[in-house]
Amino acid sequence: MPMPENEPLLETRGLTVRYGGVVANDDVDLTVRAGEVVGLIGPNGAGKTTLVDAVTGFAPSTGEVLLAGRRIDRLSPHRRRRAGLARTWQAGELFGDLTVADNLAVTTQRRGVGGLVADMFGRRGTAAADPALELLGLGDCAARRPDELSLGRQKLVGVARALAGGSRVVLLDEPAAGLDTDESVAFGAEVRSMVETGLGVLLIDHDMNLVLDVCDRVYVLDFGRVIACGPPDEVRRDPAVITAYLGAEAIA
Ligand SMILES: Nc1ncnc2c1ncn2[C@@H]1O[C@H](COP(=O)(O)OP(=O)(O)OP(=O)(O)O)[C@@H](O)[C@H]1O
Repeated sequence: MPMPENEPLLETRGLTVRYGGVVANDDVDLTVRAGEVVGLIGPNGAGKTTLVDAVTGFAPSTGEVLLAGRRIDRLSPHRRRRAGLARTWQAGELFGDLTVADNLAVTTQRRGVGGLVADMFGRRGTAAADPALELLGLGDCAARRPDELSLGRQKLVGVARALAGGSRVVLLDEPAAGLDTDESVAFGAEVRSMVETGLGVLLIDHDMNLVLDVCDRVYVLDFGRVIACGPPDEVRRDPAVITAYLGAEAIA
């Protein structure tokens, strides 16, 4: 469970995204606290990926996005990343010809003169990547290539890559796609233990068991609006959610 004294790490206030006539996110208020795994579910086209895009700066939005209390909604995606907000992508393939450590290092390379100096002294990226690997139980995989690992561990490398460089909040967009039940359970356990260190996670997935088992709280989107929010057991029984999304038989 999240530590009750913890301040919100990520907040959206009135977040709205319009694509032409489509309101893909409609006045969304959402909070992720340190130590918390928060789920985001909803039918296809409900606006889940749009919310991740808007929070991370890849979709134009109105409203506010705050990271640890500081407005970041006018920052570029790159600056939001450097401020400690990271994401995974639905098609988040790893670089197959790089080691796991180098897959993390390429995301933490410094740019400009600082990066050049770091390159010259051989301290680029990799050193910062190691804690994320350890955190996700991948310490023994650093020198291996992704295709030498199980799919479940490859997915965890994708999460570690998002965390590399000191991220505080990570938005996981369908991170368990393609995993079987056992792998999904193991993945969820790693995500849970990861937030014990004080990180915050927003988890989007179609695997309802993963979301409802792993998350402290769940938001449900429908047509871009939040129609329910609460602990998994409440959301599971919410009539609006059943009507909009889950279907009575799916949660029986
Ligand atoms: N770049 C875009 N341009 C125009 N419309 C878009 C764009 N991206 C998303 N949309 C529309 O915004 C709405 C929300 O889409 P979004 O992909 O965020 O939903 P989702 O909940 O992530 O769906 P899924 O579960 O299928 O991934 C949909 O109506 C979609 O067609």
